[in-house]
Amino acid sequence: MTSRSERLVVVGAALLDSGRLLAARRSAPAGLAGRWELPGGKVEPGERPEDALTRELREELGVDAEPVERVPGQWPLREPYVLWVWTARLLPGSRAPAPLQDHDELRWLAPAALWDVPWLDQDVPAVREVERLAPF
Ligand SMILES: Nc1nc2c([nH]c(=O)n2[C@H]2C[C@H](O)[C@@H](COP(=O)(O)OP(=O)(O)OP(=O)(O)O)O2)c(=O)[nH]1
Repeated sequence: MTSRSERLVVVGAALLDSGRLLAARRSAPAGLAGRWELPGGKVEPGERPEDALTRELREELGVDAEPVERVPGQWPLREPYVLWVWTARLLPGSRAPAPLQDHDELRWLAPAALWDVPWLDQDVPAVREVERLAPF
């Protein structure tokens, strides 16, 4: 992969704990606010996507977490970005997630409740793929 294409990747975490998936409600920008997503963000130049995931979870949620496995697939976002998703878990001793940045509400969803929140349209196929892993 070239460094240019790496810059286009947005990593999203399917953070799993006690059989539930963490969903995060965006607080900004206006076009996305109120819809739910997998926490994460843009991979920085030269950064490994897995490292970006760990960094974003620390910045946005205040947690210590690690990626576990890549969820197969990639999903187009607003041009030119593409969403890659990993399952992730909290490390022992991590704080509980808090909506520190970009989000105003967090919710742990059991598999039966995965569709109780209005996901961003572009996240729906990714969440469907995560659903295939259930029970988590
Ligand atoms: N984190 C995340 N972003 C998503 C998802 N779905 C989706 O369309 N996006 C969009 C929202 C943003 O336009 C972009 C990611 O930007 P971000 O604001 O989370 O990234 P970032 O933390 O690196 O922030 P910045 O550099 O733009 O300040 O991708 C998703 O599931 N997770």
